Formats: sequence, C-alpha cells, structure tokens
Amino acid sequence: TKETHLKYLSEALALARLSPPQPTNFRVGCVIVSFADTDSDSDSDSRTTLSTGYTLELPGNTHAEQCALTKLAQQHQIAEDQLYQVLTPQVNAVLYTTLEPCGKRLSGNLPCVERIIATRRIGGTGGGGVRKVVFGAKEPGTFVTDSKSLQRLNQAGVEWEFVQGLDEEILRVAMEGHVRTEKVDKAEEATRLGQQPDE
Ligand SMILES: Nc1nc(=O)c(N)c(NC[C@H](O)[C@H](O)[C@H](O)COP(=O)(O)O)[nH]1
Ligand SMILES: [Zn+2]
Repeated sequence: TKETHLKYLSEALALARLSPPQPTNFRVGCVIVSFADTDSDSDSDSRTTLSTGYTLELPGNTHAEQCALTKLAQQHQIAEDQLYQVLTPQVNAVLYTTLEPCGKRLSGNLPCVERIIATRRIGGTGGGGVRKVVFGAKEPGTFVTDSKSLQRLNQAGVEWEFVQGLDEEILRVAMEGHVRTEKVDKAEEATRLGQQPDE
C-alpha cells in the first residue's frame, strides 16, 4: 500500500542524507525489502529489510542501488550474478530507491537497472530476483535525459511504481552538491515537466 511504500521511501531518504554531496551525481538511498509469503506488497507483517545502500557508500563511483545489491551478495558470500539464490520468488523482494534507477551513466559504468534485472535467474530472464522497484522521484535531466530505465524494466518484466509525496524533498537532497546554473535549471525544469530539453 502507499503507506508502506512511503515508509520505506522515507527510510531510503534518510540513507540518501548520508551520501557526500557531489556536483557530478545525485545523493540517493536504497532499501531492499522482502515481503515474504505474500503475492504482493500488501501490509503483511512478515516484512524484513534485506539490504540498504546510499550513493558512494562503497568505495569507487558507486550508486545507492549498486551498493545495496553488492552488500547483499557480500552478506551471503556469493557473486552478484548469483543473487537469484537469495532473492527467490518466495522472498518477494521489492527494491525501494529515492530516485528512479539509472538506465545510463555518464561514467559509462553499468547502470543500476541492468544490475536489478540481473538479480533474476539466467541473466535476467528467469524467475525470482527483484520483483518490483518503487521510487519517489524521476531522474532530473542534469546528466542524462534519455535514460529509458523504466522501458527497460517493462521489457524485462520487472514491475515498478513511482510513489508521489516525497519527490520535492528527495530531489532537494539528491542535488545538494550541485552548482546551480541556468543550463542545469532549465534541463531539470524540462524533465520535471516531462519535456525533452532542447539541446
Ligand atoms: N538512481 C541513482 N542512484 C544513484 O546513486 C545515483 N548517483 C544516480 N545518478 C544518476 C546520474 O545519471 C549519474 O550519476 C550520472 O550520469 C553520472 O554517472 P556516474 O554516477 O558518474 O556513473 N542515480
Ligand atoms: Zn544507478
């Protein structure tokens, strides 16, 4: 339910605040939750937090979702492409991230949407893995304007939901380290309005 989603998005936002502000990325928080033995993210009481992450938590140019997935694999001493062994269908894993997962990164590093899809068996085509992604804000157009991460999730059969309510605060925290320029403001405004900023 929306209350459950907002509860976990708030937890993820608290994690985002731990991220050191940078002008070259966003401060994002991520929580991976198991809604075991329910077939949806209903209000079952058997919810457990499997892993958390925030931008730059782990060494290197790391994203929040990337850190949560890497830490989960480390906890179980398995490789990240073996996470389907942990994230079985019965675990019913939902990944909460304050900002929609990236579909493209200016650094060229593997986007988080691919890391999320790869938690499923057989390179992302099998069962299990992250069943659903819940995020609280769309990615502003500061760095990339055509991430296509949501189309990619649809294509891979991973559910997603944009839960409104915290987006203003999420974006303020995400962009704390940014230098305000006319160009950046225009790109972010255009994305907020759902337009492709004119190049
Ligand atoms: N969902 C998400 N979680 C994060 O932890 C994070 N930092 C971003 N940021 C998205 C943004 O598009 C990329 O940060 C830039 O494209 C620069 O790319 P790098 O981060 O240097 O790979 N997005
Ligand atoms: Zn990412």
